[in-house]
Amino acid sequence: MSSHSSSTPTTDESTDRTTGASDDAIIQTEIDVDDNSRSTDDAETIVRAERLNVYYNDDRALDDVTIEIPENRVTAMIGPSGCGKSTFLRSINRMNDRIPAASVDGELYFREKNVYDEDVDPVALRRKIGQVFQSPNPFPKSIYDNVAYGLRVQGKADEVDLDAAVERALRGAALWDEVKDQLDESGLDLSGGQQQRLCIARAIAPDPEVILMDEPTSALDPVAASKIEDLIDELVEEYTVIIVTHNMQQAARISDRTAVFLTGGELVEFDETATIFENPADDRVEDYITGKFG
Ligand SMILES: Nc1ncnc2c1ncn2[C@@H]1O[C@H](COP(=O)(O)OP(=O)(O)OP(=O)(O)O)[C@@H](O)[C@H]1O
Repeated sequence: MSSHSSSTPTTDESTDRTTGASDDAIIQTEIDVDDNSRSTDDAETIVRAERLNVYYNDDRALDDVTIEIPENRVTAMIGPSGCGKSTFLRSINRMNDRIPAASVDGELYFREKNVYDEDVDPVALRRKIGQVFQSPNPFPKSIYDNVAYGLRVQGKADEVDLDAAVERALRGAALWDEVKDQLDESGLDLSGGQQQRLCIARAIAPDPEVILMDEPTSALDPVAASKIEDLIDELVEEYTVIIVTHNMQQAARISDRTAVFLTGGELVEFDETATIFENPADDRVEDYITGKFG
């Protein structure tokens, strides 16, 4: 994937080779914005929040968030720790339902259906909106059974050719060639990066429309992380990817749109990724991406 540099200054503590100085005013590290990012102008909206608030007991974690997330694109959520990124992600497939202290008001639409309507089954919703977590978490089962799991619990194992479905998902997660001769071995025996791709295979096997990823590479070494980034670029041909990341370089490399949340759960700016990193409208976003806080 080619890229160009936006010369965004950061607080990186690198040292000026000519002067030996370490000065943010002089030193500029670069955030590379992906040149091949897809335009979002003509994309349909697949997930839309309308004045969404999420509380944990009396504490507000998301503050009136309104956003339209485009289909078949990568949308990144960035912002300082505790600003509500994971809370937002969990509100999309109602994983917050599992947290007793959490309550929601406002609206969250998946393809024009409010997922908080009474007639929505959260389990069925999560088949359409899969999730990949920060630490790879395969089941203590074989590679094959990890991938087949979702189809079996849906009762679809008899309807589909399970072998073909497992192969398709493993190919989709760029793991097939590495594991095709060891499908009966434990998923836990794979490397961390392979385990994360196995979790992606498990997430895509039931054929979701959206894949939520919460810092999917932060527990991985750089090579394994880079493979996941390449994979995300392929997944978005078929799926919508919404990714929370602490890594601004990563957001700039892989996403088409970026949402910047700030403390208090406010969505401060949401735009094409190049605009966010090269020409943000909000001064607080500029301060955040240039490392003045967060
Ligand atoms: N299960 C919970 N119970 C109570 N409060 C919570 C819970 N989960 C999150 N919070 C609070 O909600 C706010 C938003 O948290 P959240 O994890 O969504 O932020 P984040 O931006 O994803 O943070 P990080 O980048 O550190 O993962 C924080 O103040 C956090 O302490």
